[in-house]
Amino acid sequence: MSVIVAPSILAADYLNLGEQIKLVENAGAKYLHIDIMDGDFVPSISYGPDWVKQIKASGSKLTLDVHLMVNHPEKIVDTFAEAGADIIGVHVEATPHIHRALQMIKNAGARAEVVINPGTPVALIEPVLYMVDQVLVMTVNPGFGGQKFLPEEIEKVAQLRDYKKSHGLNFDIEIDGGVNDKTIVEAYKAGTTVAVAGSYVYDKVDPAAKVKKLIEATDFEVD
Ligand SMILES: O=C(CO)[C@H](O)[C@H](O)COP(=O)(O)O
Ligand SMILES: [Fe+2]
Repeated sequence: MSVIVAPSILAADYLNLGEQIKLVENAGAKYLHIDIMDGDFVPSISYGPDWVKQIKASGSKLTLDVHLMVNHPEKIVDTFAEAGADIIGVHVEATPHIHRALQMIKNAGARAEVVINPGTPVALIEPVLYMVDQVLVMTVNPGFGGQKFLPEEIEKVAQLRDYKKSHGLNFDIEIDGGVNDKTIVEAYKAGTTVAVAGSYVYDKVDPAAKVKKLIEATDFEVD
């Protein structure tokens, strides 16, 4: 078993996006991570639902993993579900209505993900863990690609793995930020099942080789 690799197109060459997506899909990536930034919850502005729609229509078989870094995500989850998002992630810090936002995602037919920033403890999302398909533990502060991995976040992955076991739950645990073939190893051992990688994969040199390296680096059994 290896980690599921989710390349983030944030670092891709947008003028050749179709090609860039095919490269990672052919190399063994299973998810494609699409970062939506609103210039408010995070300082940057990225792209919107039409990007999801076009990627979906391109014929790619990749699971579209949409990470909403936006305030009040419940206002737009339906739009992203309609656009073709398979997984929709909402930050617990971005809304007082996290339960409602997750319910809306499920009602719209997508997989529901709750996301926590480095400054947020796992305890804050425990009340909604029974209803999620995936938890995203940010391993950098959200808003930018190319930042340094925060190793102290691995402890949260271990906490979530233990919570899953003790409560008989089966959600995926994803990490996002600063992932490369070195930083993924301890995080995978702690229970990470899905790894986002932006700048490491789309380094303008060889995205396919980078995806393969992440798969190889985690090609061992963990309990
Ligand atoms: O959510 C994010 C940043 O807020 C991203 O998914 C980002 O693309 C990760 O990039 P990198 O792998 O270069 O750290
Ligand atoms: Fe992300």
